[in-house]
Amino acid sequence: MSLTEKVALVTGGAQGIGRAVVQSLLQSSAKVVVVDLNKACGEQCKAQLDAEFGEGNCTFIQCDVSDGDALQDAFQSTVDQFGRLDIVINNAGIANEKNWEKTIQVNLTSVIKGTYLALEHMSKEYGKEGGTIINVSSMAAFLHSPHQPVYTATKHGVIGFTRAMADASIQDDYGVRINVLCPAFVDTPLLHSVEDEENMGKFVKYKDDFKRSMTKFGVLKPSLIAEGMMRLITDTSLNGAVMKITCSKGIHFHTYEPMSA
Ligand SMILES: NC(=O)C1=CN([C@@H]2O[C@H](COP(=O)(O)OP(=O)(O)OC[C@H]3O[C@@H](n4cnc5c(N)ncnc54)[C@H](O)[C@@H]3O)[C@@H](O)[C@H]2O)C=CC1
Ligand SMILES: CCCCCC(=O)/C=C/C=C\C/C=C\C/C=C\CCCC(=O)O
Repeated sequence: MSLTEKVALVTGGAQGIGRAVVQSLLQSSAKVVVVDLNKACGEQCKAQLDAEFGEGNCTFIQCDVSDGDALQDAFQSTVDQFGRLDIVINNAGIANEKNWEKTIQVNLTSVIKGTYLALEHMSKEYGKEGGTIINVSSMAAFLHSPHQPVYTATKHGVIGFTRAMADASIQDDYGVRINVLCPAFVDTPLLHSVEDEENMGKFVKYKDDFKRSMTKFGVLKPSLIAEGMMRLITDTSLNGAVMKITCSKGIHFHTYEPMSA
């Protein structure tokens, strides 16, 4: 499906899962704004994407998503440059159990803020044309472990918030589909942070258990996560869906009892 004329904003798009999603969006002819904290990585990413897809299709904005004003400016710059916004991927995330307040800010508060900003620029409530939002959670929300309690809490929160907002979108006719994606382990730099006491704090003692878990369940490629993401973006029947991606079952959906959490 072509996304020609569509404009996407991807947080944490400079590397890992976000980077793979940006690549897929550009392959589908969307314009993409990469919002990321890491300036060097973001500039390198943009240079590579310009070389592959031509200049003018991709922009990099350095921004800490946990800085609400900076995130608001990034959304405004996107619309100023490309004239519209259609797709928002709230993907930026960290796994820092030592600075757990920061983990809540980046993984949950910024996803909420990013969703509200997306609605300001896309919802019919604000006189806009509609669009789609995908918030990135994790299989950690379903299979909690003692290795990352606050990370797990944020990923539970992302699912609850997204499902509630998806219902609100239907009830108040925002014209915006809001879905959530939950990958199992993916081969990105984030996985290596499990080795580091600066990230994991006292939970670093579980690093070998964590690695055994990766061996047991397998590690996915970022390209498969991008494939799932493109399905959430293009399948207009999906709203409030919770997509899971695992090695054993591939891309599939979590099902809930009616009215259940
Ligand atoms: N890698 C994995 O095994 C899994 C990752 N996830 C989730 O997928 C998302 C992406 O993770 P990965 O690509 O694996 O991580 P990554 O560490 O490879 O990439 C994350 C990107 O987010 C950026 N970022 C971090 N903090 C930021 C901030 N405050 N403001 C703006 N940008 C920021 C980083 O600079 C980086 O470019 C995260 O939400 C993560 O929790 C979910 C399940 C599994
Ligand atoms: C440094 C921490 C990085 C955390 C990244 C993350 O979110 C990983 C979470 C992955 C899953 C949670 C733990 C184990 C379960 C993994 C897969 C289960 C798949 C079950 C199956 O059907 O095969």
